[in-house]
Amino acid sequence: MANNLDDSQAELDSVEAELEMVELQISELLEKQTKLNSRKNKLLQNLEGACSSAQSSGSSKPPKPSFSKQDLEHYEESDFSWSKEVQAKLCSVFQLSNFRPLQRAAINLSMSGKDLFLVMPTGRGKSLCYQLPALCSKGFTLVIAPLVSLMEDQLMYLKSVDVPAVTLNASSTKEDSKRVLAGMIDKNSPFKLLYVTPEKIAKSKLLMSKLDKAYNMGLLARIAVDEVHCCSQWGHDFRPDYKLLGILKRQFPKVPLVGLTATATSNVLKDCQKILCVQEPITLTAPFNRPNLYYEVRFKDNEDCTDQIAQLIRERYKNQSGIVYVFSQKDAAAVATDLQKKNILAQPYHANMEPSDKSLVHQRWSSKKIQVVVATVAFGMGIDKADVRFVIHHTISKSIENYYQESGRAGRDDGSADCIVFFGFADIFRISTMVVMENTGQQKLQNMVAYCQNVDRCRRAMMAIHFDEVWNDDECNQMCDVCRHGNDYITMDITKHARDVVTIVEMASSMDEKLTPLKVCDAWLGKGPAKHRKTITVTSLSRLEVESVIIYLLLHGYFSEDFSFTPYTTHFYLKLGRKAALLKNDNHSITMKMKRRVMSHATVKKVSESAGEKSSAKVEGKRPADSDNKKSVAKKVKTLP
Ligand SMILES: Nc1ncnc2c1ncn2[C@H]1C[C@H](O)[C@@H](COP(=O)(O)OP(=O)(O)OP(=O)(O)O)O1
Repeated sequence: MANNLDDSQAELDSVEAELEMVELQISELLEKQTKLNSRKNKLLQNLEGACSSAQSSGSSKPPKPSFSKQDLEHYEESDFSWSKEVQAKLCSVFQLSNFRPLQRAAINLSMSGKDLFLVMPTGRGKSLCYQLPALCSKGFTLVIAPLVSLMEDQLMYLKSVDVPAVTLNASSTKEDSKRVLAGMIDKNSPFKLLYVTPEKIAKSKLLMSKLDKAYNMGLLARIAVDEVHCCSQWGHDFRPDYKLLGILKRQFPKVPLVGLTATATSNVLKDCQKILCVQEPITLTAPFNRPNLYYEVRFKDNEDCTDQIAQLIRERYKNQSGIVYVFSQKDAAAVATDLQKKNILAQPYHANMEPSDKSLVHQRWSSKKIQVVVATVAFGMGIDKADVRFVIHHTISKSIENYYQESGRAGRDDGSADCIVFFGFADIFRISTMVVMENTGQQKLQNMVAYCQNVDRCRRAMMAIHFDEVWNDDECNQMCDVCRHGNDYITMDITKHARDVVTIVEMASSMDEKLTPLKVCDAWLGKGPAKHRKTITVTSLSRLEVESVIIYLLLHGYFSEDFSFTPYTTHFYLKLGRKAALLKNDNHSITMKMKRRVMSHATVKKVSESAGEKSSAKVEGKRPADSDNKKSVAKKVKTLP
């Protein structure tokens, strides 16, 4: 019996050892795959660039000039043959008196038969840009929308303003489908808008054949692709069925297409253009800036920030509507319960709820019966409540695009509203393991983390860089925490700290031990099992400082992520990054800017003493570009008490 047990134990040890090896190999292979994919994409981009320049130089046609400022001015005018009708219907049907920026140009371009990509911040009125042309054109407009709930919201709204619109989706009854299909080829056009999901286009031959007939009868007026970024796997919300929408332009080349999105970088749009087979679309990009939104990041100083959120809601947003975004369905339920216990009318919302429960929460929130929806990202598209005064992120978003869109649910009525993120150390790694299989998931998350960790650049500037926009920080108008509390940071030399913490990871790795970021923190702070190891230099930094330094080192390549996969979960470990070896060099130094409120009193004192002695010359010498900037690092250091 004893022998049997020994044998089993020995075999278990050996299987575990082998499994560990396999996991290591898998993570190495995944790392290799990521590198190869990024190399492949670079090569593809080079090839594509070479091909298109060869094509344009070989073609006899002169290249078309891009859409100029004068062109835009032309399309902003109101003397087109349809202008009177458009203006009249804006007032009589939609009950609006004026266009918002770019709406008129988008409508005129679309009415002129041009293909168009419209990038406009969430809540600025993209829908009007295809709904109004639909009303002023013969036949009907085909609208592709990603979610049935989103279509239903639109249909409800259109019904309320007496615009005939229908949908064809998986839950349409046979009679409804029959009526809609017949209406598509009815010269009297019983409806002006037909909403379908991309799946319907991909799967329904009957629909395609009716579209074909309508096209030949001149009744297919326009195609609108809502949330067009879903076409591209580089976008933040890729839907495989969007990939098949290229068939529309191939089958109906003369029908103008308008693609609408709130968030798409130029690369994503290029990808969408290719996927949708649109030859030369005009892209109209409304300024990404929402001047009425105040952006703020707060550090989570312990795992749960619900108390702080409750306090904010009670004190700052009494009787005002808002959203609290959370990471998981479990968090949605837990945070909603916590808020309820603190007498806040909050309810959870997530993808796993019954559709009827979801729409009940939505309705109760819209009619102000509840104050707060505690939601996962499932609460997003189609949410059109005008007076949302706060969007609080209990956990950071997985990318800046996601954050921009989620926070953009605030202040649609142009009244001021707050967008606050609670930035927690452990959350980074929870999200990182969740996006591990996404194409550019880690990079996008790192950008979001950099947005949160940032203490010296206007938050809008960080977003502008992301969306390839030109941005002047003064335009922020102190509507972000960085611009408002400009001198709230200190520049700190962290070279020694970096060496100490890198040594901890290095030592662990030499003993074949993997450390999660939390274990690294504990070890460095002299806590946990590591406290018995005399070889570790325990830090005098506070926990928040320790976390900030580790994040900095991760963002700057001194550490990198080391994923380990089990059938049930993915673990995140820290390993040495490509720049870790630089720390062996005595001359290598690292400085980081840290929020003063994050720093412990001892550190502030230490930094300010040394700042007085030497730092201004050093920093000014290193950052000439900042020297005449009123927010320069040197000035910050000099202003210390
Ligand atoms: N010209 C206008 N003047 C005043 N309000 C307008 C105007 N155009 C649209 N709106 C209102 C109608 C809606 O309540 C709100 C948002 O419009 P909507 O078309 O749903 O935004 P959107 O499509 O850009 O947002 P999302 O990205 O969330 O889909 O703005």
